[in-house]
Amino acid sequence: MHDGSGRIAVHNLTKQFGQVTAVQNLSFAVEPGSVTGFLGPNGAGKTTTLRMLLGLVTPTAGTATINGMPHNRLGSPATVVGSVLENEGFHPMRTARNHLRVYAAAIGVADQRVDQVLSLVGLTPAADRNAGGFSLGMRQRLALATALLGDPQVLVLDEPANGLDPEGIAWLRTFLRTFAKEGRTVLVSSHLLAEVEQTIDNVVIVSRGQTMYQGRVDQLRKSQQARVIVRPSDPQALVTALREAGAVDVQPTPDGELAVTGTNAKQVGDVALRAGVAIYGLHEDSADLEKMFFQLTSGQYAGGQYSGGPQARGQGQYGGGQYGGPQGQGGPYGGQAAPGAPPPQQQGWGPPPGGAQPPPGYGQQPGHGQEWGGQR
Ligand SMILES: Nc1ncnc2c1ncn2[C@@H]1O[C@H](COP(=O)(O)OP(=O)(O)OP(=O)(O)O)[C@@H](O)[C@H]1O
Repeated sequence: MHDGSGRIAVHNLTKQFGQVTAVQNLSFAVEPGSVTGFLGPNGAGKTTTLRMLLGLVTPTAGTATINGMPHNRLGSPATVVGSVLENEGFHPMRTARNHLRVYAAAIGVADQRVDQVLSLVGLTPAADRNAGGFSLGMRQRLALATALLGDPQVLVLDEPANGLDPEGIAWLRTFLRTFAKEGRTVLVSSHLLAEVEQTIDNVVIVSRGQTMYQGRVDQLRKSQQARVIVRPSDPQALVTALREAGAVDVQPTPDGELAVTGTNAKQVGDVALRAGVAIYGLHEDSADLEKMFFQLTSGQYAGGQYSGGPQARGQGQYGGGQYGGPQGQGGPYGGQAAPGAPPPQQQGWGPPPGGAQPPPGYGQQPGHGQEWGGQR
């Protein structure tokens, strides 16, 4: 059956296209049994990385392996890894079934597997229709069915949610989670965190060809506790008063305000009043994951004011700095951050936010004749 674990390992991977550095010294690992999002804005180097992993582009330096081996050394690649890259082409006059039969023959898979994969992706009702008339959602399913022909241990999907309607995205989410629960590996790229947030367990965030964060999504989410932003007359006095009141995470913002995590505006206002510190502005800032993603990838922090090795590697931009306070443990977000990542947000006072909600259950496929949307 499958050799090895289905583990993906990318180590110091670099790709130079002439003057363009598409991928720069990228390292991350993807474990079996999980869905990992590979996230970054357009041009971050995602597709190039996936193409190197799939043996379609030769790295300038570094390695990208599955089961410890580069793609060209996998004995029977279709049984190890299936992939859906962008712009998969189908012969428009060929039926879905015939398309799959051609690919099945190419990799030495019996025709009965064709019916299995059609069923797995919910395309059985459309099996004898020409692919040229398929909606985008149906084409995505056909591409996925093709990737599944070899019953692979690993699935690599480049922007699979592109153009899918909400129903198609929900279906894909369930499918990928089911696949991963079987102990297989899923790596799925996207430039939109919101599109895959509910699907993925782990995330690798890249920007400008470099890893900005890798770790669990729920850790990233935990780091996103609501904050109170306060503009006091005397920041140091208020920091002291807040710490005496139990706040452990008080940080100055670039705008000269204080960000107090894990509390609410009333608590901060009351502390300030007791300390005799005037407040010129006070609001609650419910930072969300999308905002964090934007910060990690916007370039504002890469090489900018928050760049730099040891601080960004987990000791915190402000930890032990201007206002003291406890140091965060490990990476800023509980995962691993690379140089250039924004400052850490340490555990605040008050209850931590809830963990990630498990996605809905297994294998809901569209019924016969049911349309799954997507754009033609
Ligand atoms: N064959 C190529 N020749 C020259 N430059 C390339 C080539 N392929 C990619 N690039 C460049 O490498 C950089 C990374 O591109 P890549 O497609 O890997 O990014 P991406 O994160 O997948 O972006 P998108 O989401 O837009 O597909 C871009 O600047 C791109 O223009």
